[in-house]
Amino acid sequence: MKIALIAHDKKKNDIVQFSTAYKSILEEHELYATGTTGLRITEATGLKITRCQSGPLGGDQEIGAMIARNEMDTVIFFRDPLTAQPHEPDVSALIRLCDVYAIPLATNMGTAEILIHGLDRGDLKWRKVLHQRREEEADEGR
Ligand SMILES: O=C(CO)COP(=O)(O)O
Repeated sequence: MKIALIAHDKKKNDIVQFSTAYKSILEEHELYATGTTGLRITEATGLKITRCQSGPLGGDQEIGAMIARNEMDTVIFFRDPLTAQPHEPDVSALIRLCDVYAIPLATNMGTAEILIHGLDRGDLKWRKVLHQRREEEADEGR
């Protein structure tokens, strides 16, 4: 599964803590992150992460593009609801795309814990079925 990890500055410590606590689950998956979040998590945990641009420089949009191609399977995005973000439209667009494609999205630690346990237990297997079907369709040239 492809998982996106994103956190606004005041939530960076939380996502590092989360990634440390759930490292054994996260390392089974393909991880993506916005620039600074990815750096912080890798430094703290050693997890291998594909890093996009920093959020304000287009990172949310890069993750959004993966969602629009239905490639991203889940998004963990610790938003800071108390600080204005210069790239708020990008943040809203990312969240909107998760809803368009029915991508599981956790915007805080409480939901993220439920999501990661669900992921570990196989609740997102429907995403694998979807990917397999798309591969079959591509092979058949549809
Ligand atoms: O701003 C962000 C998400 O909107 C996160 O970006 P960074 O991980 O680069 O700080």
